[in-house]
Amino acid sequence: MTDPTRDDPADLVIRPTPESDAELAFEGALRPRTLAEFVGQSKVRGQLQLLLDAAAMQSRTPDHILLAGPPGLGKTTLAMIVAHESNRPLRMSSGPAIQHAGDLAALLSSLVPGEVLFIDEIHRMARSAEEMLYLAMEDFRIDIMVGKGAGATSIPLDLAPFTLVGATTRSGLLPNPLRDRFGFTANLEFYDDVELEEVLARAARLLALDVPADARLEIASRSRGTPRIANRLLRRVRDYAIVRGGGAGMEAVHAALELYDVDPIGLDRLDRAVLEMIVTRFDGGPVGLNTLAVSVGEEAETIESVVEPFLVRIGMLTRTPRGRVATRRAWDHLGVRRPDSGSLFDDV
Ligand SMILES: Nc1ncnc2c1ncn2[C@@H]1O[C@H](COP(=O)(O)OP(=O)(O)OP(=O)(O)O)[C@@H](O)[C@H]1O
Repeated sequence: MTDPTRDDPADLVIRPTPESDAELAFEGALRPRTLAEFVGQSKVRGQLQLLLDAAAMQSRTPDHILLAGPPGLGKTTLAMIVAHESNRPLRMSSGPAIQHAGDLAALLSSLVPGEVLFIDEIHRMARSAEEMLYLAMEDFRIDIMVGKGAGATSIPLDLAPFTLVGATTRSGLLPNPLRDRFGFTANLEFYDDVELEEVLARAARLLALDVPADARLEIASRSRGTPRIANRLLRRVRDYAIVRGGGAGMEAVHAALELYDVDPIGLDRLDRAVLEMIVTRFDGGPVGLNTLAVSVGEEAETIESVVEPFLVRIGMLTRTPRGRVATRRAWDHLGVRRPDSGSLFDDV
């Protein structure tokens, strides 16, 4: 059996699976507690601040909030900040844990007035629970079905007012009636290098680790636009500095990241496996998502929500109606020559 807490290069691949206790403790220690401490996403921060201030001035629960974006950009952190800034208790759950309407009914009926309910991966909740949630979000009420068949009756149950914070990596999978019931949707964007450098400066300060600015910027530029990855890479650099000595400078950054297979632009093993598969096995594409997922031995959802958004953002991959296509930049990055005549790829 593998030890989930060991440090492994696979650690650096962000997947929608439970993190190890060590990762969670590390993340928890670095999590910003207030909107002011939260780096970047300035538009979303301003919008959230207004929403929270308006609710506080009117002494009511803040509107329901949907946070959408790839993993590791700060959705859980923002949910915690919403509770902290509005001085309300926080209850955390997730879509996969709500597989029946009864699971949701139990959760909703136990909320205290004003509580913030965070449902991570809300797109993975059972359909029957989704329907119950519509009414709960709108009227703070649910209908509980009692009995079966012709004798079944529904008993209305009033709920304490609450604020739902839903997080999703796949907002397109949410049914419109659910999406429409959120008062505000925040679409989180990948962070730029300067913002990530700030995330790292804060983390290094909290860890009492001396990382010079050029080394922080180098880690930032290899973090796939994602604070969680920036913090994890910092952890690897810290390990390297502790074991090898010589501080956490540029040399340690280069050596540690090479050791863990993080390439100069931050692509990890899975990113490269996907690109290499498209380029070498499928002549650059187009290739369908499911075929691609099977070929690299990964879940289609992981490819779609974790790998692709970043590759698309940096212009290495395009999604076409016929499938995924590697761009000229991807071929160049992998150092593979493209077939030149009659190429499918001339326009990408
Ligand atoms: N804007 C930010 N400023 C500073 N640190 C951040 C920021 N966003 C995220 N982080 C750090 O990155 C880590 C991951 O953030 P978080 O768990 O909130 O991401 P997430 O979007 O909820 O990811 P997932 O969807 O995988 O749960 C946290 O430890 C947090 O400290």
